[in-house]
Amino acid sequence: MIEVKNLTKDFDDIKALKGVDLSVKEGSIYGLLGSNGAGKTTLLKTLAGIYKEDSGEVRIFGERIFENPTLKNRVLFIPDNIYYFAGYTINDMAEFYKSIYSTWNQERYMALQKVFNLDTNKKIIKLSKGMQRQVAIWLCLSTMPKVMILDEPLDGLDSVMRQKVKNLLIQDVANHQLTIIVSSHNLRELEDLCDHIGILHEGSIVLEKDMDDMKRDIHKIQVSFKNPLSKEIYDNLSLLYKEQRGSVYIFIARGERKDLVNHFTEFEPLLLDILPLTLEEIFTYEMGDVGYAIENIIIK
Ligand SMILES: Nc1ncnc2c1ncn2[C@@H]1O[C@H](COP(=O)(O)OP(=O)(O)OP(=O)(O)O)[C@@H](O)[C@H]1O
Repeated sequence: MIEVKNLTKDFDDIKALKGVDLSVKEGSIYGLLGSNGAGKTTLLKTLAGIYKEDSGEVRIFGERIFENPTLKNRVLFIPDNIYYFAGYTINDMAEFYKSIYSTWNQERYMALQKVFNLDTNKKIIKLSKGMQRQVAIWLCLSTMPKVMILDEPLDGLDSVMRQKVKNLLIQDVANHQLTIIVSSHNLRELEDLCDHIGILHEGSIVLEKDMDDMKRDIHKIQVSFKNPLSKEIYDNLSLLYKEQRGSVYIFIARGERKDLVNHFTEFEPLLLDILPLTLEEIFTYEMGDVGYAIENIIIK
């Protein structure tokens, strides 16, 4: 659906994207995480057809997006700095969108007013930053997009509005096969929204995961044995981390719970406890595994 192959983008001597590969399925939500300067905005603007790639390829529904107005009618981008015309009210902006987007849905625009609860005759630039962001999401959803590309969309929204916006997005994914790619600095923010998460670091995707697989396939094991630890315990075990606290060993290992239970039971443990990891723990261990730290994208 969205296919990115070996994408590069330079700004003079800055290599903002260094061969990004990415694939997003129709009707799914892909979360793009990365610290400041990782290349998220550059990637999103290239996906939205605002920047032209230097090399590689971006295809949405099999087509190139750059200079493709028909495709851009269905692929909506909300930037982190939203621009509105001076003096325009929400209703004026809605009229403008109506004139541009052939799929504009007036009924939906009216229905969503109940969610956003903003005065449609107010000048947008006089609204707060968070309110302006709400207007952008409201207008965007009213165009019935097939794809939404969102640069830090929840920034500046209060917690009630964040949840409302997440719910609206998830509903459109479920009911209209909407596909979303959304960036954030904050893993927790994306945790309950995305099906897939990719981490962009210095212009490359360094880790990409399906959320369900991730939660299913990695566990923390607390185990103790009567006898000294046998070396065979490591055989066929995909270990990310190990630690000893007194007589208790703590392992972080890949694998399904039942396979791990079978594996450790063979060594007749005195104690065996197998727990799922939080997403934050998974990313910390996985990123350690590939040699990067992710402090900046986990807000403690
Ligand atoms: N228009 C531009 N001209 C020159 N350099 C740019 C431009 N846009 C981005 N860059 C550089 O490209 C790199 C990636 O920037 P980008 O804005 O894509 O990162 P980001 O992950 O979105 O960061 P942030 O989280 O801080 O918004 C940075 O080194 C930045 O300085």
